[in-house]
Amino acid sequence: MIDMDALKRQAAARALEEVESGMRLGLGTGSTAKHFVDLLGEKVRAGVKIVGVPTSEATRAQAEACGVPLTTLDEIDRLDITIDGADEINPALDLIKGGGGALLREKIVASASARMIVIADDSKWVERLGRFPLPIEVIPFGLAATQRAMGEAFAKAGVSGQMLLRKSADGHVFVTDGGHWIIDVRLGEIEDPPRLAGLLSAIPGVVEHGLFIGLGSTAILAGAQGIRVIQRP
Ligand SMILES: O=C[C@H](O)[C@H](O)[C@H](O)COP(=O)(O)O
Repeated sequence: MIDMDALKRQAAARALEEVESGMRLGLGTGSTAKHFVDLLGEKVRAGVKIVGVPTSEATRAQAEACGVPLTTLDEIDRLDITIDGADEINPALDLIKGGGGALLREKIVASASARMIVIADDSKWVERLGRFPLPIEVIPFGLAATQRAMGEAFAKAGVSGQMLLRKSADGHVFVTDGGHWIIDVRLGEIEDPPRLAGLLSAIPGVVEHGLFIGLGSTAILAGAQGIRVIQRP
């Protein structure tokens, strides 16, 4: 049986080869990014000088525990590389992200980076985005109006799906690091991800959505046959 966690760590280890002393790094969130932060901690302890900006409170806590020096986007303006996982990756290196609820900070940090390296096991590679439910971060105020507008956006983009308010394991509404809620929508195949991204971004109650368009520069995919490094076309 394939050890998915071992594959995630292999992808993280390959991404670590891109890190050089002096770099400013965006640190992603999730089970794959967690391996990267762990390995980065080892590199820091070996003397490599880097500074990181975490994309969630969970990553901040982990990075601090690993001894990775941290800063914020208020203190520095640009990052060299963000290394982060993804829920789906297509051949254009457009992504669905936010399965762990960190999409907003992840997108802010990736957008401030010269490069984004996406690390994943190769089950995340898809011809078309949309099998994974698209996370959409919303303001609790006026939720029904926001959902109506989201439904109109889906219709214009030629997709549809049930909108589910994300709950935590304890049954309470899941609240993001920014204090917002998440609506997950399984859309099937998204024919035109950039168009849907634009339509969702135009809705006032939508804080951010999990479509990452044009941000991924490189994907490092680990599978049973080895590692594939794919550059954005
Ligand atoms: O909000 C979470 C992030 O977008 C994660 O990077 C994404 O969900 C992938 O997570 P994992 O590496 O655990 O599959």
